[in-house]
Amino acid sequence: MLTFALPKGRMLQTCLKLLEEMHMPCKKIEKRGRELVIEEEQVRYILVKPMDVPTYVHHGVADAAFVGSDVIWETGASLVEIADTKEGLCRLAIAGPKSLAERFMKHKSSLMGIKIATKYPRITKQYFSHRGIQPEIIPLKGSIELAPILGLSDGILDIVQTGETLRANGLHVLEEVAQVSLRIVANNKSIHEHWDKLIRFIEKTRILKERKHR
Ligand SMILES: Nc1ncnc2c1ncn2[C@@H]1O[C@H](COP(=O)(O)OP(=O)(O)OP(=O)(O)O)[C@@H](O)[C@H]1O
Ligand SMILES: O=P(O)(O)OC[C@H]1O[C@H](OP(=O)(O)OP(=O)(O)O)[C@H](O)[C@@H]1O
Repeated sequence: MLTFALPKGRMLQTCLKLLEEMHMPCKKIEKRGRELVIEEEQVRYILVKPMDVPTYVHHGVADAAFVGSDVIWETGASLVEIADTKEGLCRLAIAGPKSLAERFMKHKSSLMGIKIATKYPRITKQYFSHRGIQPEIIPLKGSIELAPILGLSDGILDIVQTGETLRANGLHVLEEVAQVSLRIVANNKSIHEHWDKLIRFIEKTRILKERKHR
């Protein structure tokens, strides 16, 4: 039995579309109620919060999973990336009001002690420390754009997709940190034990074909 972790939330529909493309059984998930474990044919699906996906794969509870590259980076879990689905495209960026843009253009010493609100404390710390800056990180769980508006932080590090949330709140992208997409990951043990199954599923998609042609 192969156990596949799926992120609940905004990426779930995309994952179901990909499962269909991979000819994986997924009719029961579409019709599910509140259950978090769903077994179909030879596959067990578990539905977990996006940020928790790497934990399940890393500990071997799930053999493989769909997960955003932002989450892989933030959790720092050691996972094997099998494929880039090229779905769930967005970017991680530093954003803030115009006044912060001016500070970014000056010498880096003007950014010392900068306050950054984020759902991604690890990425924020790493990104700034590469520039020799130690930010004060304000960890938040959502509505990140509120923080600089209310003076809780100078800027934010967050996901930008359409840019609509930034525009609506008078904020601007100051620096792009990384492109983000939905990846298929597995752990080392499962790669060895289930490679035949995993590769059979993945070969059926355009995903691996695209990688070969790159
Ligand atoms: N516009 C977007 N905003 C946020 N995440 C996006 C966006 N587009 C794609 N994603 C991907 O979706 C993942 C987040 O999904 P979702 O918002 O369901 O989870 P969440 O962080 O747990 O949020 P919530 O606390 O609202 O449930 C991100 O990690 C990222 O990979
Ligand atoms: O560029 P956009 O298309 O506007 O998308 C980006 C916004 O979407 C996400 O927030 P979400 O809707 O998940 O709300 P939350 O921060 O309150 O969880 C993200 O944190 C940004 O705020």
